[in-house]
Amino acid sequence: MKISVIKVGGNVINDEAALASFLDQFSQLEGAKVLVHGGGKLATAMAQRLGIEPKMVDGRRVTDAETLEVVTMVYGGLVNKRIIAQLQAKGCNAIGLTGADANIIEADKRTGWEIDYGFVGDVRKANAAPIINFAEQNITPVIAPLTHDGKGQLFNTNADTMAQAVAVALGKAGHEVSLRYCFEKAGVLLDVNDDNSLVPILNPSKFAQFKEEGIVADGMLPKLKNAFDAIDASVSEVWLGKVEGVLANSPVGTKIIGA
Ligand SMILES: Nc1ncnc2c1ncn2[C@@H]1O[C@H](COP(=O)(O)OP(=O)(O)O)[C@@H](O)[C@H]1O
Ligand SMILES: CC(=O)N[C@@H](CCC(=O)OP(=O)(O)O)C(=O)O
Repeated sequence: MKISVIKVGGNVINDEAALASFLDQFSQLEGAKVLVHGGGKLATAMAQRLGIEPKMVDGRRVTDAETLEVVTMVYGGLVNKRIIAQLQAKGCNAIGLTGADANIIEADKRTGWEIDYGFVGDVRKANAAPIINFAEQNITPVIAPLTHDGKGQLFNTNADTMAQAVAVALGKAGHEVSLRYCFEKAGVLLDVNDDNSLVPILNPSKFAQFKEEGIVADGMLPKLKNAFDAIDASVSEVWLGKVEGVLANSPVGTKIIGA
């Protein structure tokens, strides 16, 4: 089947009006769809309220036992269930899941880096079947960025990577997948503060050049790595940009082109 995998990140989730508008457009999107959400900003705010100092290294949250409790509550609970309630109100029948539910994403503890990331999981395997089963019943899966190791351990996992892994698994299972990353900018920008400096098409050599020149940085680096991994695997199209752009029938934003 044709299926859209949509990722929405922390900046949109943290802004009530932006989230409502996103969910409006998401609920109107035609065809089968999956939502993968982040919520990093809210987890940071909640950790600080609890007196836990957040620590990010290369765009990933160092997740000790206490932080794992926070992210489990924030991603798997608060953010996921708020989204579900709003989607139900908009007539979109959705089910809230984490990567552990229905065994959608199995992960291994992130190792081999200079630091110990704690309870952070790197995706080992994503399973398309449960997603397709829900889609066939007209139920939209909404997936929070938590995974499990198959031995009872939950992990915190980057949401952009989860969206990529879900999209690739669906593509490998023979489905036609459109992956779209929604965030607060128009797409990849030449000047991060100027939405008019949009790069409409990005290929691997331009990406390498932009990295060298420091044009892309921070969260955009892992986001683009995931975008290229998806297009190089089995995903039909990958877009990045603002909600109203990338969720349009003819998407507007940055289109990713494979090697
Ligand atoms: N060239 C660029 N174009 C657009 N955004 C960029 C660029 N370089 C860095 N960024 C930053 O990347 C951020 C998006 O990544 P991230 O914060 O991980 O998104 P998300 O909201 O999905 O979690 C943007 O908010 C922006 O600050
Ligand atoms: C391991 C790791 O870093 N996990 C992320 C998961 C949330 C996420 O990716 O949220 P955004 O899409 O809003 O950034 C984190 O805790 O920040």
